[in-house]
Amino acid sequence: MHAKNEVFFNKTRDISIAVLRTFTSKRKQEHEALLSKRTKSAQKVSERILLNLLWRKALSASGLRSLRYAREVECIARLWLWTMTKLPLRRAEGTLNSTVQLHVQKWSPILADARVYMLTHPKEFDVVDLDPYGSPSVFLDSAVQSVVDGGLLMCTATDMAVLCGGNGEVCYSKYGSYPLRGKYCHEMALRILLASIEIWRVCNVGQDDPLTQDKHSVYRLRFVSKRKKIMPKAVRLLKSEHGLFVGQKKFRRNQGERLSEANASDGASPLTTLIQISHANRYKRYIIPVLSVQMDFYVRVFVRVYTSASAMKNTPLKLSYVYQCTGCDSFHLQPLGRTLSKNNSVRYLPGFGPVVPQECGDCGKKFNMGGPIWSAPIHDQEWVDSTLADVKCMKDRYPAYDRISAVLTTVSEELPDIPLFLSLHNLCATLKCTSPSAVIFRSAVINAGYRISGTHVNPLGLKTDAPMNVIWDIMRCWVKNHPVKAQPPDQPGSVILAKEPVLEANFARAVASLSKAQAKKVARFLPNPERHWGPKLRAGRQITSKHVSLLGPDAINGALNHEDKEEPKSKRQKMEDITS
Ligand SMILES: C[S@@+](CC[C@H](N)C(=O)[O-])C[C@H]1O[C@@H](n2cnc3c(N)ncnc32)[C@H](O)[C@@H]1O
Ligand SMILES: [Zn+2]
Repeated sequence: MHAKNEVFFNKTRDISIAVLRTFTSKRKQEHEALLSKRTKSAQKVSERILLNLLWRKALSASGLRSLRYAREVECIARLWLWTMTKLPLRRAEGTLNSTVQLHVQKWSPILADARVYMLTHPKEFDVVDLDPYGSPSVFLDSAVQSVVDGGLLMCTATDMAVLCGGNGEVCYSKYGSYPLRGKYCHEMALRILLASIEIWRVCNVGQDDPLTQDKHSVYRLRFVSKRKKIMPKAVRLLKSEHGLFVGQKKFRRNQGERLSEANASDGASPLTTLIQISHANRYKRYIIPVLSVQMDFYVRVFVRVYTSASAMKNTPLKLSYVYQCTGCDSFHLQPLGRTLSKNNSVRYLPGFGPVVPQECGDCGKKFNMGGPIWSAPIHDQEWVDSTLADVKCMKDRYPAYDRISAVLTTVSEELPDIPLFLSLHNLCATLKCTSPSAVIFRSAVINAGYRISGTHVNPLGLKTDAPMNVIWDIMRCWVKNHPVKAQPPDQPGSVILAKEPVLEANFARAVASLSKAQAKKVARFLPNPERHWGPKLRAGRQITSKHVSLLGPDAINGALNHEDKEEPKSKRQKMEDITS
């Protein structure tokens, strides 16, 4: 497969198949529960509508992944495959003409911009799967709106350098959040992505975006207004938020041109305006994450999307800024909002702050501030359990069974209400001490009356509800029995150790200090499935000797030999390659 660089078969996609299976069975149960609530006469009418909804599974993806959905997930009625390159389409056509058996009743490969289609089809898809190269940020706005109530949005981000703090300002421009470079950065990446989906920022459509140069987008706008009647809201929004005046009648008759005129003075593209219009439409929507995983070289989230004006008010309660000490491993969360309950009524207020002083109470250094991140649970434990149970039942159908069952097992054991995690190695590096074993450290935390768990993101990470002063007291007690060499007094470790512990740590082995998976000796972290594991070249791009570190010498030799044997390409073929 590597020889012509046509396909990158990533077995860990099994997890998407598993979640999609859970979704279809849950959705069925939910519809059945809804139906059973109705009276018998009403039931007949609604049954038709709801069942129609249920089986009108739609889906947006591309290439190999969509082929797997079509072949492996039962009860998908219709599946759209969106792509901007011809290769997945050729592959899809090949499959449609072959004898491969598909579950899906209708499979439509489409060479067009998925954003325009999603924006013009609000609340229409049961499932949307976004798997772009790099960042999904420009798709989020349209994707969130195109999902039906209770539908599933699956989204991958492979721009880990951006999400993990390599370029904080780029992350802010794409996701509206500042990353921090802690050991927990991969979990923070997941939480930044979730926060970005929840807040649904207006996408940044840059000048180099093909759509900004697309003269047809103006006409698409007109098409939107006719089909979806979003006019009054659009006009209100343009007036109130952008100070643009658009006469409603003229606007209705000639929306596209009016918008582009208005935009000319505003400096925005027609698509930006289209997104702004939808920005007004989309309020009242919120997400519930069912599974959020960091695997290999990407993060992937699975969220359900709902509409509710009252639930929307809870959004600030689910978001927090993060204060990360520049001297020691301490971090603290600053929630954006809080509630006040009084006489059966709830008031929504801004969060109290700051939660930290100017200088770290543990080591005296300053804090960096990151976020906002999604600080509510990132998985639905019941979903995770049923997906894991389902995977175990159909072991044979998952080529990456070992891998995904290990990830799901570790996820199922994470403390659901604790954002981010500590690194025992980092704590010890700050104090320059030897490390207690994870079991001993876990025991001390449990014996002090707190909870602790691992994390699927990092084999050495520990999630706990113990405050930082308790953690440092445990470490101070550890150092009393395992002394360290004297360090300069201004070092963060020296400042921390200069204080006497308030708590007397008890390192006696606690019963719950081993995770269930560890106790049962179930593997939780597996090595990479193959050598040279990592993001590959874009499909169709020519493999050359400079890609050796990415693909390995065997693949390179295979590709180069293959090339030697290939017939020279015709002018037309070359042109096709360029345009695709
Ligand atoms: C990482 S690949 C997807 C791989 C796919 N999930 C698979 O299993 O083969 C990204 C795909 O997104 C497509 N794409 C990028 N921008 C797009 C857009 N605006 N609309 C539709 N497809 C787009 C690209 O053409 C490419 O086929
Ligand atoms: Zn500190």
